[in-house]
Amino acid sequence: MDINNVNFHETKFTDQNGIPQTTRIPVVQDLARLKNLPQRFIQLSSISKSFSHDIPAIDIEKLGGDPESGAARVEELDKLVTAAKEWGVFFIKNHGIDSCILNDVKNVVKGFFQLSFEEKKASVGSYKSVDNMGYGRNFVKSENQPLDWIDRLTMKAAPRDATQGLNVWPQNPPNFRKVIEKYVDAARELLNGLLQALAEALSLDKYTFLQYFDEEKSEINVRVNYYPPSPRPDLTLGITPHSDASALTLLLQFNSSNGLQVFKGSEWITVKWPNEGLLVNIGDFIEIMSNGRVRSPWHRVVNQMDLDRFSVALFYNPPPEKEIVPVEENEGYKKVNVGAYLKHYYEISPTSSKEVILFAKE
Ligand SMILES: O=C(O)CCC(=O)C(=O)O
Ligand SMILES: [Fe+2]
Repeated sequence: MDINNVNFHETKFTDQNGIPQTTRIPVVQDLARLKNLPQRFIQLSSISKSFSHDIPAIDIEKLGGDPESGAARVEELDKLVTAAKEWGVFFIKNHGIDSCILNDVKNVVKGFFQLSFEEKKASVGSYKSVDNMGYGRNFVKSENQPLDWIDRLTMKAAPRDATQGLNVWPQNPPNFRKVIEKYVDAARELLNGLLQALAEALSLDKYTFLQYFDEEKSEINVRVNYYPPSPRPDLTLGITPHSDASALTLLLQFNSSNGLQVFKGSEWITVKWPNEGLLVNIGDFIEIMSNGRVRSPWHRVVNQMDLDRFSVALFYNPPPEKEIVPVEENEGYKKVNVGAYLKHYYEISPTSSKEVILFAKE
């Protein structure tokens, strides 16, 4: 394969003058077979070496309401609040999501990316207007921005009827949707518990965060990220720095453990990912709801030379029509509409610093 016969994603974006544009972005999975890195994927600054670090792991079983577990629960809540404040990300153990479900997720994701480009295109439908969804690319705003070394697939998994009339779930592997929906159901229960625990850990009423969620209308977007091996990991990024436009994000990764980095203090820290670990990432909406008591971390993904990596991110959000009212305190966040915030996020991303959240401050 050479550069002349790689496949392309057609990506629509609105340029600085508000004019709709379409650009063609090479499928990274195809480029990974080439020796040379195309110019469009070179980041402006080279990717410096970073330190790896263990990230705290929270035992979900200990957060349960068992009266016997009094002291152990208090201790775990303490760990949770420290992890949330210091890192904004934490691993979870004893989370109760069956390893069969996680294995099925891995299998359907790999199965999808093993299809040829034509099969993938034929397998996935498309969303009418939302260009951050479907099989393709995120955060494309111009012909000359550096591109991320990634192929991704994004679906709206909740509410269940969100995609009614739009055939956007992959038809292949045939059990893709069923498997992901099962995972999403289990994840929702887990995340609801964590939203309560996190509020308690911050000495807030336990429904402070959960009150905005709704079984029927809350949204869960699923983004499947595939990072093929990069010919120059020192020059490419899998995902450009960002914070997540979610309340909480649940992350599963497989094939290789390195990739995610969190900006802490003044450095990029590589997250040491334990086997089978699930990671929770605080999103912008919790930062706003908590009035800055906890913050959404600035994070990015680096590539590797000989290894590919997959991750599955579940973005858990209140219904778009909800108004979020920050708890009283002094950080100066104001009431914000979830849908308006998301629209702003996708309009201005990518940004070079954490500026989307200023939308909830102005
Ligand atoms: O692949 C990862 O570890 C992180 C992915 C991520 O940050 C995202 O999908 O928002
Ligand atoms: Fe993210």
